[in-house]
Order: sequence, then C-alpha cells, then structure tokens
Amino acid sequence: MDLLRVTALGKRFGGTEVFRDVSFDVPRGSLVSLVGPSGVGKTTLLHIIAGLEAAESGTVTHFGGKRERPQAILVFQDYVLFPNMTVFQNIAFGLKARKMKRAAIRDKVLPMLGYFHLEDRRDAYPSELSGGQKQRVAIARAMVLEPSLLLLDEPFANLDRNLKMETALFIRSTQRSFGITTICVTHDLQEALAMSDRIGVMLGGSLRQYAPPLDVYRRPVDMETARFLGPVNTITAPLARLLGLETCWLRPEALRLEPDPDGPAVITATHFAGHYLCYTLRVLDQDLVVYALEPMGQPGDRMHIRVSNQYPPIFSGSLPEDSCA
Ligand SMILES: Nc1ncnc2c1ncn2[C@@H]1O[C@H](COP(=O)(O)OP(=O)(O)OP(=O)(O)O)[C@@H](O)[C@H]1O
Repeated sequence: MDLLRVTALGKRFGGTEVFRDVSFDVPRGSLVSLVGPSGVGKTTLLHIIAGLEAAESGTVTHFGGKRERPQAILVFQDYVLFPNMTVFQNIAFGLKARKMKRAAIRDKVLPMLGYFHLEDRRDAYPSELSGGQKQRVAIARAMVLEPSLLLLDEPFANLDRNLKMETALFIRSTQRSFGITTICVTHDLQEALAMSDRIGVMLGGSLRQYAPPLDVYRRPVDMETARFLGPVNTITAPLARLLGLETCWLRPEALRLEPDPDGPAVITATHFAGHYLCYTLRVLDQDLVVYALEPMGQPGDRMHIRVSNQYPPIFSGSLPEDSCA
C-alpha cells in the first residue's frame, strides 16, 4: 500500500477531547495541508503522525505497515537551527550524524544550497539570515536526508506576508522535485490552497472535509467549512428572484458588477485585496460580497448585479440551519 494511512484517530488531554475519528490517506509523493482554527488539534495530529505523541484511539500506518516504518522528519515552526553553525553546517548536520564521509556530504549539500538559493549565504550564521532564508535552511536540512515523510508545522508563521506565497510555491516545487510525501499544518489558507494536492479541514473536533483544494472551496460539505474557506453570499428568495436564480449560496466571484445609476445594489464598502478589489453591497436588505479585477465604483454608487454561470452555487435549495448571512 503506497499510502500513509491515518485511521479513526482520537485524542484527549485529561478530560478534554481534542478530536475524534480522524481518518485520511496520504498517497506517496503528495502534499497534504491540514487547516483549521487555532486549538482544533492540528499540531497534536502532526505530533501523533511523527510518533512524538500517543493517540487515545486509532492507528497511523506508514506506507504499508508498522514494521517498515520509515523515517519521518518534523520541521518545527520556529526552525530550530543550530545558532553556532553556518548554513552549510546546519544542512550537513544530519548527514554528519549518519557518519557520512566529508566528500559525500559536500556532494549532497552543495546542490541543496543551489536549489534553495542559499549559495551566497553558505558561510552565514542563522542570526545573519532573514526569516525566509532561515525557513529555507530548515527545509533544506530536512530534505537533504531524503525522508520518506516530511512534516511541516506552520512553515509560514514567521514570514512576511509577501514571502508566504513565494515560500509555499517553493515548498511545492521542491517537494515535487524530490518526491517527498509532505504533511503541512498551517493557518495560512491561501498558501495551503495554492500548494496542496489535498486539504484537510479540521473543525469542531473532527476532520470535516478532505479533498483537493478546489473541491473544498467550490463543493464544501457544510456551511461552516464553506465559510472557513472564504466569504459566502446567501441568496434568499427575494434576491434570488431579482437575479433569476433559486435560493442558493454563491462565492463572491460568481457575481459580476456593472455600474448602473438605476441598479438595485449600492456599494457600502470597498478595499483593495492585493490582486483584486473586494466590494460589499447592500441590496434588498441583504449584504453581498463581490470581487472585481477592475475598479467599479465608490461607496454610494449604484450597481447592477449579474450572475456568472462559470461558478455554480456551492449549495442550492432550502436554507440549512446555520445559513444566516
Ligand atoms: N500537552 C498538552 N496538554 C494539555 N493540553 C494540550 C497539550 N497540547 C495541546 N493541548 C491542547 O489541545 C488543543 C489542541 O492543540 P493544538 O496545538 O494541537 O492545536 P492547533 O490546531 O495546532 O492550534 P494552533 O493553530 O493554535 O497551533 C488545544 O486546546 C491545546 O491547548
């Protein structure tokens, strides 16, 4: 079985249940991210997979059976680089501990320095590195050992906003090039969506959904998962009639704005979100969130709203109980 299999895992701390019945498979060579609010048990789950923590119930089977359990490496969120060692020495550390010969260590570490864009920092100490460089050293130090499982705990936690996505795409490309099965725990949803083969959404003590990122975003299993992934517009009956739809729930990108002095919607707020503009509008006593690539207007401007058939509703039909917009 070329999978890492997590089956019915449960964990308690004292009398408090953290999670129950968590099951998922990680195919060899794939990258999986576990996301969820703070305190839901993501790090605890990662520690159980790493063998650092015992589960209350359930099993973790590494690629075909416990007897063949291969090496798993956990990269902690605060990097834990050796402060008195250079970048080269940090990356070489695990190979040296395996008593590898000097020339063989050089042959392994030098390509890593190139791959991780650290050639000109090879003799620098961790205190002389930027957050992004430290992160790259920590991941290079793990990958040089060619682990069969790489576990990343909050790999973007200490990075500047603009470095997060760059690092996510870098992790993705290195993970693919080296074919290293990777499980990542993160708060950074956009980065997790961008780099992962599968996303596991942990909510309220269980793994609510485990699927490719676009499926979780477009076909969430319930409203709480939908809202965790991003804004949801509830289209109740009067608005649905106006838009020529049935009652449904739409992501912001499913709606289009057109400036129209006689339009039914009024812009109430707008902000620039980096790659797009985010508008909040009031229409028929409801608030809607709509994204646009081009500026559409200012608060107070009236708009016509169209529905794009490129983005089907994430749910349609009768309103579930937790559907309040
Ligand atoms: N050793 C421990 N003893 C008792 N409770 C613990 C222990 N470790 C974690 N917890 C509790 O278990 C819950 C899950 O913690 P965990 O760190 O796994 O969550 P998380 O989803 O990774 O959170 P965050 O995103 O904030 O890191 C929390 O309520 C935490 O306080």
